Amino acid sequence: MLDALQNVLVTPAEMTAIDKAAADSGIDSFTLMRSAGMAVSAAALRLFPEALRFVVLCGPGNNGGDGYVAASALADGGADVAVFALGKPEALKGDAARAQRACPLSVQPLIAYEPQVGDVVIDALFGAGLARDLPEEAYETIERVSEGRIPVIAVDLPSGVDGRTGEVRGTSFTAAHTVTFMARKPGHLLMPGRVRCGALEVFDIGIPARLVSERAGDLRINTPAAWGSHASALDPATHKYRRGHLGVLSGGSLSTGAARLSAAAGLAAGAGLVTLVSPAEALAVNASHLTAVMLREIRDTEDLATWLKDKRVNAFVLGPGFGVGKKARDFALMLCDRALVLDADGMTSFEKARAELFERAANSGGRLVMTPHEGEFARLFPEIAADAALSKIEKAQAAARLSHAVIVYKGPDTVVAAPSGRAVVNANAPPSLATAGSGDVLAGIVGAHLAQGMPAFEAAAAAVWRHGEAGTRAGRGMTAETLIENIPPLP
Ligand SMILES: NC(=O)C1=CN([C@@H]2O[C@H](COP(=O)(O)OP(=O)(O)OC[C@H]3O[C@@H](n4cnc5c(N)ncnc54)[C@H](OP(=O)(O)O)[C@@H]3O)[C@@H](O)[C@H]2O)[C@@H](O)CC1
Ligand SMILES: Nc1ncnc2c1ncn2[C@@H]1O[C@H](COP(=O)(O)OP(=O)(O)O)[C@@H](O)[C@H]1O
Ligand SMILES: [K+]
Repeated sequence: MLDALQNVLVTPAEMTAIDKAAADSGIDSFTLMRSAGMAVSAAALRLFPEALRFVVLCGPGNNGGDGYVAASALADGGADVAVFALGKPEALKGDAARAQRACPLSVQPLIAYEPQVGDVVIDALFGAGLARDLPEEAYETIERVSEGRIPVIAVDLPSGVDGRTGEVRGTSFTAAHTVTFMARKPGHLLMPGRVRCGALEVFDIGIPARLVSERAGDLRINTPAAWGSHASALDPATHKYRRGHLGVLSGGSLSTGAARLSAAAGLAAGAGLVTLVSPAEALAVNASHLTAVMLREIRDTEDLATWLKDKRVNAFVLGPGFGVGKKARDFALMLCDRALVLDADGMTSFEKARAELFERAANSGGRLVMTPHEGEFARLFPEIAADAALSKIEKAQAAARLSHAVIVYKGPDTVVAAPSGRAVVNANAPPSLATAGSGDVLAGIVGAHLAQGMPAFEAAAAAVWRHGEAGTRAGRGMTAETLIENIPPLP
């Protein structure tokens, strides 16, 4: 794969524009299709040398065209190959028709395919052009292939997976391996598409990288390339105040653990100082559990205003275990003009009062990051959550635009979006992160980055990445505590 395109995510619509630009620049589209099909046949031989028969399932568009090229190449190489088609081969158009005419193999109707032990399926039914739920015929075939446990190599995308959203349009193959072309598509990273792809290979079919990157939008895979330039190395002459002072707001005496997890994570992630802000009744329990994290009693907005005279306290985490209500809203609105991570109860407190928060975010000049999981997202952005036409990326982007905040829409496929529309999709998080307190740790890491002076989008994206790395390092038996111990240094 081209290094220049390693982190780029291209939507199917952008891919169509790239295709057209390639044709306009004089690149022969059939050459691209040949290259794509040859890459698929090479992957099939490399991955399944023991296959007794390659079964190529070809659809009505160019994805099917790639399939005919692959089938021809496999047959040329001496493999046993059978081709089954959805729709009439005579109805194919353009490059796909040409690929089918050049294929020496007979074509049988899709429904005639009966899986046999030793088969390897090459799925070239639908790729980027899937426009609606799969037709009935494809359903039956997919079911038979799954029941027969026949390994599948998908061309571009497993048929049924929507390349824009990662949603499954009715049903889909679950591939062992997917070969896509030039760059990843959102459907390769977003759930459930990601797990349907199996191992993903990105093959360079020869479209110049410049043509791809010029037409790709502001969407990337979350790697250090997206934010590394804002993660500066430690200055040997630094001192703790220069590394930022993070304040984390604790809940009452029976719900202090979540904020302590955020505070400990903030310190481990590099904030110079972290102060846990506690109501009077929780001071003793907090004090008994803290060492490097400092403790301060703050009862009300007056106390908070007094503390805020110290301008060195430059970032805050509010929400984990804090409690839902007016106190959370009052505190959050006071902290918005510095840098604030609003998590959990902090967000839920604004369920019926979001306009005030969003207006403050738009006008305060501070940095606001909100970190909703799916339930919290639906509470704060019900109309966006309910819009079935939007992908998770588009939902996060819409929420960021509406709230004037950076949105970290959490899950296995966490999306970080800025009000400008810039977005990254995260891909390094292990499922073992689904453990109590893991979100509190994430909020603390974001807070540390904000305290260090990172812009909100980069602070959030870098935190999500470090959180994922920490999860991998902590291993399957992790708890939120061991997750904190495994936060890696900023790269
Ligand atoms: N990008 C590149 O540079 C290159 C791309 N290449 C390849 O091209 C692929 C994209 O090709 P594509 O645009 O022809 O789309 P594809 O997925 O074959 O499906 C379209 C056909 O399916 C039909 N159809 C759609 N949904 C349907 C449904 N639910 N049920 C039934 N029918 C449905 C639709 O009909 P329509 O909706 O118009 O009625 C149309 O006939 C891409 O994935 C890659 O493999 C390579 O060749 C190398 C260069
Ligand atoms: N299946 C999964 N794979 C990878 N990461 C996950 C998965 N499920 C949850 N996570 C991550 O774990 C964290 C859980 O946060 P959250 O839902 O707020 O939990 P809690 O409130 O218990 O801390 C989020 O960062 C989320 O992205
Ligand atoms: K496919």
